[in-house]
Amino acid sequence: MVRDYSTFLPPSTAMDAPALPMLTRLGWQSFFAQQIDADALTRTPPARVTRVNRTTVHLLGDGIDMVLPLVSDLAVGDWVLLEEDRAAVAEVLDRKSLIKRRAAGHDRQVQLIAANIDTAFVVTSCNQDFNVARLERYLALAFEAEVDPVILLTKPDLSEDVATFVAEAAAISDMVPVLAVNAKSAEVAAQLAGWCKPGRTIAFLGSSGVGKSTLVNALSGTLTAETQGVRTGDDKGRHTTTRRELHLVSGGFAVLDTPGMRELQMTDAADGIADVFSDLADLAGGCRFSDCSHTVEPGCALKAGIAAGDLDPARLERWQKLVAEDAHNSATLAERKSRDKALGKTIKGIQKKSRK
Ligand SMILES: Nc1nc2c(ncn2[C@@H]2O[C@H](COP(=O)(O)OP(=O)(O)OP(=O)(O)O)[C@@H](O)[C@H]2O)c(=O)[nH]1
Ligand SMILES: [Zn+2]
Repeated sequence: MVRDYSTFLPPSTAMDAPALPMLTRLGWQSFFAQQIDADALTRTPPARVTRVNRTTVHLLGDGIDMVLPLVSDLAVGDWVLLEEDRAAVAEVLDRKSLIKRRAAGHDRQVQLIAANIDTAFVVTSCNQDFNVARLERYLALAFEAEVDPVILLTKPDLSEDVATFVAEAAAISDMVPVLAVNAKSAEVAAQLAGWCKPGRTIAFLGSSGVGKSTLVNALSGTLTAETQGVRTGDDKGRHTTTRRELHLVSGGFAVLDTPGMRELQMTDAADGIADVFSDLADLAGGCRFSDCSHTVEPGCALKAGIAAGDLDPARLERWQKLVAEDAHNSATLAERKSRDKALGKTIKGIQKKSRK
């Protein structure tokens, strides 16, 4: 089924929004404003993290454009209150949303991808990049983060089979709009206008080469020097995004471009996974045993669904794989936290003893 979401969308917002207050352009919303009173607002002005480097953060606010040393646990998109002399971060405001993943590599720490995103455009292309399992991961990540996901299928102009890609993507979740968009076309800004309103923050997530930066540029109107600055040639001579950065675009909203993520491990995402597979979770409520593993038990509603041809066994498998991965990563994370705590106590104990 190819859904037409255009009826959901208000008419296109003009690309050049009338002069908007800087804080609005940066994505300042009542959710943040209500966390501080007017006095504190002038004393400790708010600023948004537009870039996180290894040791510094870039902050923008009303009359504020500065680089400060990185304090731990800040994510691009965070809103902070600055000290009166503006030399340091006084407070990080509560986040409306937070996208995170389990980092690749040996350490496998939780990596903060972006804070306070309203809409996450999950981008894939109408080609071999398209992968239902990966889309499900991205959607679970977005749902867990409390961000509204929208699937964008780029490069429809290069595919003979756009309707099939759209139908497969639309079958993943009833809660997620799916659009085929030619990122290089003039129409794309109008197609996304319903989500790109002044004061909002959108992000593009997806593999390398699917068109995220092309979409950012399409929404920006013109390619800014800064946008070009985040792109460097990789070994294949292509251009590729190398860091996360929040851009203010002329439409009055903020756009986050992210580098392609090769690995997307789940952690602490049980609710997000349940949202993506809510139909299966509902069905499982009909299993005879409440702790049914949907493998060998009698009276399993999911196995009955597969037998009746109502349920794709591959989808059940993908659900179980994600749930298992999430449980494994979340448990080891919890274990590590308690281990670190215990180690901290031991070290403190040793320090106390040696001071005696
Ligand atoms: N024909 C066509 N080409 C597209 C479309 N979207 C992107 N491209 C092209 O695909 C290539 C990769 O696009 P990028 O925007 O750099 O992809 P990206 O997702 O930002 O990639 P990374 O920066 O590596 O993460 C570029 O040559 C784009 O011009 C589309 O809808 N149609
Ligand atoms: Zn079952």
